[in-house]
Amino acid sequence: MTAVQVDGLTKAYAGTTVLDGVDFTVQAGELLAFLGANGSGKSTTLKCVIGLTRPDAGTVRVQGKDLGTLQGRAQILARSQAAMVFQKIQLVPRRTALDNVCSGGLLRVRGLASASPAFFAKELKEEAMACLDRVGLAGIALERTGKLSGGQQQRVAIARALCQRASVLLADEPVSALDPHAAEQVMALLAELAHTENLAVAAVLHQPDLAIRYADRAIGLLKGKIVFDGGPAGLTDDVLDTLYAPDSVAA
Ligand SMILES: Nc1ncnc2c1ncn2[C@@H]1O[C@H](COP(=O)(O)OP(=O)(O)OP(=O)(O)O)[C@@H](O)[C@H]1O
Repeated sequence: MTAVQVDGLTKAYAGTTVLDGVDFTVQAGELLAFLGANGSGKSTTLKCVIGLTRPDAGTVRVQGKDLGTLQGRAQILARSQAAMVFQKIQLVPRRTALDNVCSGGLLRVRGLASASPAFFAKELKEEAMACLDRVGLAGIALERTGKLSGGQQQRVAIARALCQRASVLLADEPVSALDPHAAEQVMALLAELAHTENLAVAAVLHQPDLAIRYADRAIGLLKGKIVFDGGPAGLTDDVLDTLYAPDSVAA
């Protein structure tokens, strides 16, 4: 089932085109890797999908809903179907892992119960605990996230996305700041969530070898255009040479 459908995505900054008619889908149950040289438009693509960047042209449908045509709470709810995790993990460091994960569910909560962790409802805490358990971190639920390793923090951020009940998980360089072991753990977790929870996962990666080992499909961007869309077996040396050739870097 198609979870994300992007058609004709176009974006320019100060007259320079950074996305040039990008079309792709992300299917439920698959891990899709975005590859490409610095400046090829990978992050801009994900930001357009989640609504952090407004495209100049094109449509983004998440679970069939065209985000550009919705407004107000309808738009917020449609957007909440997608969650994003970043290389610079955005958690509140002095709060516990459990509190940070609970914050993923706050859209469903109204009034005082959303005002402060002191008022978080028992049901929300139980759901957040289950999400932490899902990423293998139930044992550190009450630790402040600032004290956790980078790999643990990234898994807490993924648990927060699960607590948001997002069906689409976008990950912008989720393992670039992690050591090789932690990077493998996070990639394995993302693949497992796609395959067992039927999540649609799209991850920007700077490591083609991780895409080859963990992704079900890869998209290669070159100067704002898709030049590869296929299974990881298609990421041959020739394809990678094209994606990462010295002149592939945007001016
Ligand atoms: N807010 C912005 N204002 C101006 N230019 C921007 C902005 N965001 C991105 N760009 C430019 O758009 C181009 C594409 O950037 P983007 O971050 O999408 O590339 P990327 O493929 O993710 O690169 P990297 O691998 O270096 O993170 C780059 O040239 C970048 O400098």
